[in-house]
Amino acid sequence: MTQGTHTSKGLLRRAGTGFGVEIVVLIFALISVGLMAWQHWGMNLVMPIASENGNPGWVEDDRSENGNSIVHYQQNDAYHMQCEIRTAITYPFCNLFTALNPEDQSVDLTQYTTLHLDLSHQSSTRDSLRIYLNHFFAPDDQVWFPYKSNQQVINPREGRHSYTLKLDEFYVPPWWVYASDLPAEQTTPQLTNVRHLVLSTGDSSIPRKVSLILHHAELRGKWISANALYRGLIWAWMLLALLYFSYRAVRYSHEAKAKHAETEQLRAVNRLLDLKSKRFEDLATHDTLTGLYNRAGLRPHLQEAVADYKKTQLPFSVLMIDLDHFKAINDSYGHDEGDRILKAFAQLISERCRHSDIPARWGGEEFVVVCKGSSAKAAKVLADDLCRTAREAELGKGYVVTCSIGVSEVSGTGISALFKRADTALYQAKNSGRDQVAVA
Ligand SMILES: Nc1nc2c(ncn2[C@@H]2O[C@H](COP(=O)(O)OP(=O)(O)OP(=O)(O)O)[C@@H](O)[C@H]2O)c(=O)[nH]1
Repeated sequence: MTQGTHTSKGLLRRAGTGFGVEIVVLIFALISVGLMAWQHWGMNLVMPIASENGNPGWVEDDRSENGNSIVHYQQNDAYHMQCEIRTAITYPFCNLFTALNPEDQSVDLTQYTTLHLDLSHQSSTRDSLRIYLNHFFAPDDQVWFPYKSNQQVINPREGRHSYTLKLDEFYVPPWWVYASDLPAEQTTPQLTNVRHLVLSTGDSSIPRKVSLILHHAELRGKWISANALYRGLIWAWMLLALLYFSYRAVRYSHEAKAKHAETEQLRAVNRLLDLKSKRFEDLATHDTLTGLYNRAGLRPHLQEAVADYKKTQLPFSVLMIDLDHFKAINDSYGHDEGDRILKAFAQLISERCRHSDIPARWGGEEFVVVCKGSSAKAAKVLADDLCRTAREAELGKGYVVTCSIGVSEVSGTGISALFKRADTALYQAKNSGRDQVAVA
């Protein structure tokens, strides 16, 4: 009943833990998918550049560089540049500038991914259009030009059209790299401090008239970039896995400790049971008063002696010993004194017996010694010695304790007959005046 309850509790606990982990993983997976979907379809970040918000715009032509192209500018609800390219210099140009905000301050475009342009373009010859995002990077006198030009080139179609440019496809044009004379690591695109959007006529030197209207421009991006989100999610999943494995490790260690403690407890119980079973065995085969074998304890030794005798024909004998007038000792000195005499006599027998002799208490004041490998004659020597020693040992306090002994040798007629003959001899010793040995 108890074990069944423990087992079912363990199963429930295990099932509970597994289910908990699955729930956490499911919630985490749902949050991850939700964040990815939100990042893809939402989290939009839009920055209008040239539109109703009134960012300043202006134009420039190549006359500052000894050219003679002429640009006109008009700003109503759009930014309108009219340019006449003339070929006084190798690379004639007209530029239409738009600030990224009304205060003409720099902006970090890291979070933006695309630039959207709504343009009307007309040119008397085929012309390209250079788009610049000018990064303001070094307002000191050492540098020839404080803006790094991040560029893309498009081929505009006649009329009004929309164009989308990816910010990570902007590059630093070769003419800027050449003119800046900066080391290679400083000539890569930079969009962290952008101040102007510049639309510039193509690098053709053919004379032409160009009309360019910037109706609207805006930057689009995400509050969180896909890369940043995926990196964050990977870290979160790794952290979750780390937490899970740490939890498992701690749990396994606790379980191992508990198991070890349980095993130790079982070992202790086993040791106790072993001790108890030995104690029960001792109680079943030994006499509690004297510590000698009782009848049950002596039986296997007798059987072994008989078996040996049948195998080798070597004799063995038994001594049947009875304390003389023991009732009188009990009556005169009390039962406790009687017990003390029984114990002392048992001790005496044990001390006088040889290693191969097996003494036992047969019952009451009767004892038996099985003398293995001894004939009746040899056993009588031990019996005489016991008789004399008991008499001389002064077991009693102020009185003499004696015993009578009957000796019989095995003869092939079985254990009962052997004991019967020893008993008869004992009876004979008693009748002959006690304190003596008789051999059957
Ligand atoms: N103190 C004590 N007495 C016991 C025990 N077992 C048996 N006795 C006593 O031993 C006595 C045996 O008396 P009897 O059988 O008459 O023999 P006896 O007095 O020794 O006389 P003989 O054998 O003829 O010499 C009885 O009084 C029993 O009560 C025991 O364990 N302790």
